[in-house]
Amino acid sequence: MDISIVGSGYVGTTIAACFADFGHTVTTIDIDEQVVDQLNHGTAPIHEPGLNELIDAYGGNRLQATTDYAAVRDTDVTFLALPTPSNADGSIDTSAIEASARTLGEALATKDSDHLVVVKSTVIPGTTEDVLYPLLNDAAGEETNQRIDVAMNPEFLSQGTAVTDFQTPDKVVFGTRTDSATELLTAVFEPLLAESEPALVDTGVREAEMIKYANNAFLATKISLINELGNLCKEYGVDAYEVAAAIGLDDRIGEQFLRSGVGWGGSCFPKDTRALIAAARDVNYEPSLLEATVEVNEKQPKRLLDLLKKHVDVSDRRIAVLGLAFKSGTDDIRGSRAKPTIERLQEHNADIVAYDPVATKHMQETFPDIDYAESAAAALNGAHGAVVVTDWDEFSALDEEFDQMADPVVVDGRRVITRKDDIIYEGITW
Ligand SMILES: NC(=O)c1ccc[n+]([C@@H]2O[C@H](COP(=O)([O-])OP(=O)(O)OC[C@H]3O[C@@H](n4cnc5c(N)ncnc54)[C@H](O)[C@@H]3O)[C@@H](O)[C@H]2O)c1
Ligand SMILES: O=c1ccn([C@@H]2O[C@H](COP(=O)(O)OP(=O)(O)O[C@H]3O[C@H](CO)[C@@H](O)[C@H](O)[C@H]3O)[C@@H](O)[C@H]2O)c(=O)[nH]1
Repeated sequence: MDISIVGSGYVGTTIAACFADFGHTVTTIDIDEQVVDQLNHGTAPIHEPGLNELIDAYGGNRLQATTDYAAVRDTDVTFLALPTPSNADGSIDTSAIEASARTLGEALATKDSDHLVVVKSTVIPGTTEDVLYPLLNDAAGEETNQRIDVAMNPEFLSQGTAVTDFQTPDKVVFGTRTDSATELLTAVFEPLLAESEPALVDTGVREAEMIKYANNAFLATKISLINELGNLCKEYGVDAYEVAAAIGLDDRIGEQFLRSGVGWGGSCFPKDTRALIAAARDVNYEPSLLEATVEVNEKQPKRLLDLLKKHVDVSDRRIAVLGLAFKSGTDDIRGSRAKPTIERLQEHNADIVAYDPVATKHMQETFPDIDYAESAAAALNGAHGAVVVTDWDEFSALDEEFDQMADPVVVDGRRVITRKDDIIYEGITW
């Protein structure tokens, strides 16, 4: 099948590579010429395990990239994997996806056969049918010989494991208005459905849009709840991880997403919880639990710092921040808990030295005035305290490096440090 994908970020590039791997012919469209060049030369524009190998195999042959929307005319279906960032009030900014729908509609005006546009981006219920569908068809014009249909196919991959998550999902959701859209999506996903046999949810467009938000809101709330319980555990001298391991044995609770710590970040949970809160207010519903979910999350970096300040006066002291990415396995710093942690340290005049194996370059743009070390060992050398913000595996191997600290105070926000002897070690919830 011939597939086009608009937007070549974390979602667009991953699905492009995996669709090519299924045997489909894929054309990606992006406004960023550098991204287009990279893809055509077989290089992934983002850091994701396993992605470079796929792009290397298919980029420039079965997977072609372009900036020209005209390419969609030679395809059967177009996926929109465009950003839907937050407006100041938390609602989603649909400008990129709307602009793209207009250009796409114009490009499709001269196509002779019907076309399906599938929204992969996370959008509030009603966006696909009430906003994008009319935009596409208006832009295509009344003279057109074909009909543009829309569908919604939310994406549940996580960064750091994007390729394997996409290839082996728990579920695939088709939100459609017509049987022909469902049939076309089934054909696109046929290799994946046959190989990994995920649950297939065949539903309406608005339901599909809401399933995506509900999924993320549930997971973010689960983490905030374990963080709240974890904070309480700490006050009572109880290890939150022992408690989490036990409650996770209850199938109704489940063992995943019970790692308490410095909180959730990323490009999705912060944006999507705020978007759902804004959408609730739009219909005069007060989303108290979602607001509490966000509030608990915002408190965790302060708790991390309070634990550090219990042992060290951070003012004018060298403090190491270990980890800048919002989670391990990615160079993405969007929504990273390292940002509020660094801001708080700055408010207390700490002399900050940060380290991350892959995300330093991005953080330098946000915080150009702090020091960055080449290794965790270099960051710890001479430091009066250290906070751990990202769960990188390499931090578990740190040992003698702590002996080089001026004061060996370590506050772990992710439960990754294994060395406990001869240092002052505090876990945020244990
Ligand atoms: N990142 C994730 O893990 C993830 C997972 C599931 C769903 N989502 C959702 O998927 C959507 C995309 O997220 P992402 O993280 O892949 O975004 P991203 O920011 O990584 O990538 C977006 C890409 O779109 C391009 N672009 C912007 N405007 C364009 C236009 N008008 N025409 C063509 N290209 C354009 C940008 O240059 C960029 O390459 C969002 O709605 C997000 O909420 C993201
Ligand atoms: O037990 C846990 C699990 C995660 N986190 C944190 O939560 C954030 C998000 O982690 P994760 O969900 O693994 O990564 P994302 O790439 O943000 O993926 C989420 O957001 C994506 C975008 O919508 C969805 O597609 C995924 O299903 C959803 O898991 C990170 O800061 C993690 O450190 C915790 O603090 N404790």
